Amino acid sequence: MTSHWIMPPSEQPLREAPVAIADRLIPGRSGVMRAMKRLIATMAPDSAPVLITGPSGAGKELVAEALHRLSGRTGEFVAVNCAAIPAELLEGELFGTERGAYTGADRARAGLIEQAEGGTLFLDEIGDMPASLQAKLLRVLETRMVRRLGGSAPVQMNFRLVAATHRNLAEMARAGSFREDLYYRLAVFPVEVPPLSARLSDLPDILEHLLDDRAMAHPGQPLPEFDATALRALTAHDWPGNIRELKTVLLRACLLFPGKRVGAREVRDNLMGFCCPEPASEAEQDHCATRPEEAGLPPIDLFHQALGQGQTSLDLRGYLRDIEVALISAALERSGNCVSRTADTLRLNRTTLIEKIRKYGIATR
Ligand SMILES: Nc1ncnc2c1ncn2[C@@H]1O[C@H](COP(=O)(O)OP(=O)(O)OP(=O)(O)O)[C@@H](O)[C@H]1O
Repeated sequence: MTSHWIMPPSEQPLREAPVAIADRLIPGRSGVMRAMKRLIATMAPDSAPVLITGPSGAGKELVAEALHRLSGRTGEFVAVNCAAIPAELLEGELFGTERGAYTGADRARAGLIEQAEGGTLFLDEIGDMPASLQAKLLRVLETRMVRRLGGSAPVQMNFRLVAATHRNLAEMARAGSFREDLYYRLAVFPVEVPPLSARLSDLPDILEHLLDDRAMAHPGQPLPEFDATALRALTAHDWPGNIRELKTVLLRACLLFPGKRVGAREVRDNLMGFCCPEPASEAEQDHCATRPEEAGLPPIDLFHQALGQGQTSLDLRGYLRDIEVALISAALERSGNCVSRTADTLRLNRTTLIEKIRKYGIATR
């Protein structure tokens, strides 16, 4: 886990409408996401703090970055993960240190707050910030002044604070495990990023966006192609790890099925319940097609007929065996009973075909 990172300032003034920019940065057209994007486009130019909540992996950091880009601020976006920096070091990292502040501090160092001057300071996992620092942060928000550790002169600062947490900060404030006054100071503009399970209609857009990212990062590498059955299988999952989990599944698909079609079966067998696929023949791949006709099967009406002739159940294995026998017989007839050509037609090994002919007692003369 990275403890902090800095995004250079954007030199470009905003030319597009803010909501259109938010749409481009954060994929998803569901009602909840559209409302959220309108909210962030409206509040972006202000300097009041924003508190982003939502489950882990739902995209809180992406929202924070979008807020920064939409803010028109010319400073940097400085992201700090409060949970990833040991409590005793976090203060020095945020506030900076003067020379001689502690043994070994042989030079002055600007803190991350100073680096966010004119830009945005993103404090991720703010619920994990130690209580002593919460008090100092509140003071900074109220006075806009920052004093380095070991320093005497506070410096006036102009940065926008965006904080995020997967915890219930309101509950923590009520229970006394997070400063209530800081909570109210942060929650001027609360933004809730919904879990992926609450916006499954966004999944195709998000998937496309992630595939575009992958294509840009790995030019020339073939991508998997998700068919409609795959999308249905993906939307049937409840995604407890949210978009981070979806990214992992996508990465598996890129590695296991480059340039190949991915259907519901691959999603279930290889991507979700992870297991490496058997090398699949083209014929097997086709079984994942959306409609039977697309897979070269008889029209769906025939299957309805098979199921609807007054019977309450169907012996699927027996039915499939009958189809197999009928297809082998037809292919043999078309090839003039030439086993090798029939094997080619059915994309089977010659010996596999001979075994089937023997097993089912199919006449070859
Ligand atoms: N709408 C989206 N479309 C495409 N990718 C997204 C979207 N939202 C998030 N992501 C990607 O999913 C991953 C997780 O998102 P992010 O780090 O923003 O989640 P988070 O809520 O901040 O998680 P945590 O609470 O664990 O820090 C990131 O790689 C991010 O780029």
